[in-house]
Amino acid sequence: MVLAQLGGSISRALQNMSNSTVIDEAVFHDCLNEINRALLQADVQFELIRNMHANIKNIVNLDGLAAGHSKRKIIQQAVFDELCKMLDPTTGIKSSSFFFPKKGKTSVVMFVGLQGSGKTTTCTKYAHYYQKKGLKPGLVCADTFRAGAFDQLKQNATKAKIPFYGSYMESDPVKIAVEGVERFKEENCDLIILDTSGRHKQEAALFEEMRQLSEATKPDLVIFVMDSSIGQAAFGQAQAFKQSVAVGAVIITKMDGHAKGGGSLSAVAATKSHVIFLGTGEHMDEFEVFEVRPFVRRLLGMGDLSGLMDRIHKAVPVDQQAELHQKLSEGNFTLRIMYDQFHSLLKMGPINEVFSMLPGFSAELMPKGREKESQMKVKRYMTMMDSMTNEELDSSSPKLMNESRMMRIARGSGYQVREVLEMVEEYKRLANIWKRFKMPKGNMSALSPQILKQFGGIGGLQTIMKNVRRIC
Ligand SMILES: Nc1nc2c(ncn2[C@@H]2O[C@H](COP(=O)(O)OP(=O)(O)OP(=O)(O)O)[C@@H](O)[C@H]2O)c(=O)[nH]1
Repeated sequence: MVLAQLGGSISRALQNMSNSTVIDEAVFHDCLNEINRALLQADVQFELIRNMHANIKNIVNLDGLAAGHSKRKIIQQAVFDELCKMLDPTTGIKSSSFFFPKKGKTSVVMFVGLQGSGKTTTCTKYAHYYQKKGLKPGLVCADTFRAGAFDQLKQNATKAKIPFYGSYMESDPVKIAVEGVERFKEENCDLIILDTSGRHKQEAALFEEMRQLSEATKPDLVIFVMDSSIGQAAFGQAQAFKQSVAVGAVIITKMDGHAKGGGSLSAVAATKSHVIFLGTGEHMDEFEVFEVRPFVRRLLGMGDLSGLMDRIHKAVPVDQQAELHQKLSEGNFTLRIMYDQFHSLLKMGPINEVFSMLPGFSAELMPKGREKESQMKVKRYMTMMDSMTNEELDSSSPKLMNESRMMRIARGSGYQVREVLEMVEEYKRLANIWKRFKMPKGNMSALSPQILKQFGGIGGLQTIMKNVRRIC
């Protein structure tokens, strides 16, 4: 993920401060300077960094702190809050005042942005997201500027089974937009999405066209789509769009890329609007709801346990959770449990994203480009386990896995004996770890404080995950 390096640098700065025996003005000053440098390197606008620095200094008054106050915690909290504020200029405004499409009420949402920012792709992702929530969307292509935009949107819409409106012949985007909105209103669509041409801030005529489109269709929401790799130029561009149309929300795309990303995230301040989604790939489902606090927690390696729990609950069926818990409470970590765990892990989504939700892990620790390799390894182990007998899968005695059994598994799965041996060694290592952490009986509200304590707190959990990470 972009920004992983930024998150890593900020958490290191905070960690270095925490490691000092005394936190005085000099240590605090060094920590803030380190954070400033990290933000600058990530392309965050200088003025925003200066404001953030001043705000943190105002909040943290080391001299005025009574004895007993934890200076570390106060500084960490101030950095966290200011990062959230920087990434969400609407912090403090009630979310109930934001626009959300609703079922049974027709809304028009217009997408604007620079050429190639990912508008067309994002329109379909947005429509698909709400379609899954039970709304009836309709897509209108009001991009008459780029040849191919019509076909691209039509193709995406057809794939997602979303009604589509556009024209090869008509060159007036305002006419197409008005007709499309009318058509979908007649068809009782809940969410009418307008895709517009990409434009650059220097293109006055295209900006005028965008204003006319907005006036003619009166959208309930204008979404500004921004490419995360745009860097420092993002601020000026975002400002130009905000001055021309009433931008109400932002979607940042290509967060899966290698760009620094700080420029686009901080440019959100120029729109005075909040980020609602992140695009994390070219495919329809590579689209995440953006929530600033969990995002910053993940960025700083503080974890996002609620997000992780959501994924676990989605991936492991509720009826299987109780059985798994029962087995773990008896200290029986079998190969079948390992198989089921791998199966759930693969269903949870990209491994690096799952790790970034764990406290102490930042996306930086799972380097980009290794996820596929990790996933392949897990799949390889699962294929080998598919060639095992029930007796082998359900035994918690590693001694059962003798040479002749391993040779049979290798033949059956098409892998080498040494690869089967590697998988069995991995199992033994995991079984040893799990033996140390017998789960309490009763309700399996995973990672409750009680369970966390059994893991040896956050530190213990990190050790386990580090070991799991070695497999991945
Ligand atoms: N990796 C990645 N690629 C994306 C993402 N969103 C869009 N793209 C790709 O970015 C390229 C441009 O996307 P489009 O949707 O055509 O962009 P556009 O803003 O509609 O382009 P114009 O119509 O020319 O303004 C395409 O190749 C998309 O597949 C994303 O989140 N991640």
